[in-house]
Amino acid sequence: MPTQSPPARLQSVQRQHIEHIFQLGEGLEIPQLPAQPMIRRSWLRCLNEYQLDPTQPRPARVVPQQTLIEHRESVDELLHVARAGVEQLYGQIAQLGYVLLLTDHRGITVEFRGNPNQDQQLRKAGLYLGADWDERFAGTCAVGTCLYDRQAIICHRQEHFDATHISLTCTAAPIADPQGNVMAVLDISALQSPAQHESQNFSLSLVTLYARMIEDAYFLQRYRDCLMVRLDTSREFVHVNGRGLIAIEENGQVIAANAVGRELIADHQRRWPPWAAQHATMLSELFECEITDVLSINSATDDQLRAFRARASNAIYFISLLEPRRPRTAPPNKTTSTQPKPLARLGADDPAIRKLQKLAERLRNEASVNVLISGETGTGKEVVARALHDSGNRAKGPFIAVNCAAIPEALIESELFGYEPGAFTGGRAKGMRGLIPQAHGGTLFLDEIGDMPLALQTRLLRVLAEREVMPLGANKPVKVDLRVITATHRHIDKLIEEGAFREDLYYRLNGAQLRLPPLRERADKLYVIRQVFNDVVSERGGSQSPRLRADAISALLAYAWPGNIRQLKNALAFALVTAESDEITVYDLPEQCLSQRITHTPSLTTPARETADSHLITQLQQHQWNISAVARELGVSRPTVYRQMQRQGIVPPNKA
Ligand SMILES: Nc1ncnc2c1ncn2[C@@H]1O[C@H](COP(=O)(O)OP(=O)(O)OP(=O)(O)O)[C@@H](O)[C@H]1O
Repeated sequence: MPTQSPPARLQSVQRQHIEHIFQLGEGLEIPQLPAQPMIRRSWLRCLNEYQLDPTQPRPARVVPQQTLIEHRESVDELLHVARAGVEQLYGQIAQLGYVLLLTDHRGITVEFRGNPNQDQQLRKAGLYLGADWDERFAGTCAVGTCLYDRQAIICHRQEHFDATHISLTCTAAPIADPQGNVMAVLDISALQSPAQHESQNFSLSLVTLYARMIEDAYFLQRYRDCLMVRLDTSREFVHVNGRGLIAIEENGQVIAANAVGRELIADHQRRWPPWAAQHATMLSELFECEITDVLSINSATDDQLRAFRARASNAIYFISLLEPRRPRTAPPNKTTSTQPKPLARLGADDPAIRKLQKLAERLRNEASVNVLISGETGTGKEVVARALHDSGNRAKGPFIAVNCAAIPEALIESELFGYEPGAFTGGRAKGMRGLIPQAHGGTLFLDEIGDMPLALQTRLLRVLAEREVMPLGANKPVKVDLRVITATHRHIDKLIEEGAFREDLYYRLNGAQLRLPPLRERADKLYVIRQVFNDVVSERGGSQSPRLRADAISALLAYAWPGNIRQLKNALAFALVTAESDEITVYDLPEQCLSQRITHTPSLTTPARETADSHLITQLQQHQWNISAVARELGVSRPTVYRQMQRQGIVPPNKA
């Protein structure tokens, strides 16, 4: 460590300052040394690490114009967001003789506000656009030391390392990006100031406050297309100055957080370390909350906030919900991404759907295994059948879907098997190729198989056994190569007991069974809502890109959906037609979606049909017994409504 005397040309106060630096370097303790540990550590860094010579004061360095442009470009987004904050802060400090600097993470001043009348002096002192305040070059200073320690700091007069800076007072605070890395520093400085260090305490509060506001404005801008919660421990301040910001997926998974939010997450992880590095924090892990309670804040509360307890600290936080600016695409289906697309698209993270997808994947090329798909009406049985077809090696062949309940009993035989010219009175002159022969080389999907008349069941059994059909009036059979998929919403075993369904046919059809859960029981309901919404939007076409607001999502999640996905699709189509803007809110949904909410989790043993049964009569009454309207409302076909009425013994008033 050199201990030479400072050159005589330096003023005495500067000489003293340099002396103090050397004294600290030698480990001497004298009262004149700076009290702040951050400053002391920085002085030692300047001497030992950066090898700065305090006896050689350096003039301020201002980078060339081209370099400045490059630095400004690298923080373009931040500069844009910070502009309003910079103006406001400068408006408050200008009268007090302060200037304002915003530097990038390398300490280069990329934004500056100061009094133009002091231009020369300010430039000389380095309080200027393009000035380099990196600690390695400028020595201990507010910006450089703040960048090193990532903490707000006052660097008052003789706390600066370089003797040319010891008349300045500077106060700086870091601005972090959403990952917590310092991306900029906000600084206010003055050429002259009172000697007392405490005179700058207020500057420290002010600059810290504005740095946080700029940081949060940047966060809000970055995550403007995401759902976000804003939180504070004070009810009154949540809306005006909620200090925590957490961007989330619609399922509550945390995407990013501001400084307060990150502290909350860190607190949570200190207590309950994540069990896997990839574990994504959920909002419901941080707070005692259900995601639906958060999503419905705007629609279900008067003051648009709700209180939740933080699990780690037990403190009560008041939370408000910020809606995304633009619609977001459905989250990628992570669990099934390696599956063929038609199967992966069937659902996301629901155990029953995952099981179905896995089994379907094994079956997709096994045409000899007849597949029976079971599930309530509208759960997507035909969609599954088509996905099985599309993902298998028969995808290029035909997919023929037959709704056994929709074809009148008298015609079902001729429709399925076809007929020769003149086979029966009323038939087409040229005869007709039946639906079964049409499916040759592809897949035959028989929906509502439980509704097939007994006599035809026998003929179907023969087709399955012999792989040939005999059209009506023909004298020789036609060979068919088929994959047969059937579907039913009925309990076939009951029909067998009642003698309405052939047991041997059932066993032949049921080579493997795929069970579809009702929508109300699906854990990936949100995925289905988004998927169906996107489908409805693209089916409608048009240039607008409507979006579902969180309150609408919340209502859709809460509804029991007796008509399952078909009913959901109808409700969304209705909302899109009737909504006044391209934002679908809870008020745009059919009224019934708001009335019949799930009040309990239906047990798996509860016959799902019961829910729909009790609902049917109400629907009929509400729609003045208009069957088409009820079918539309419930998302089922008209024959299904008639069948259900028949089964429940419901007779329209004018027929009673
Ligand atoms: N996973 C899904 N994603 C998007 N839309 C779906 C999905 N599953 C079903 N749908 C839609 O829901 C509606 C009903 O589906 P589908 O006809 O396959 O049901 P279903 O169980 O065969 O009905 P039913 O018992 O009345 O024959 C269709 O409009 C379909 O496009």
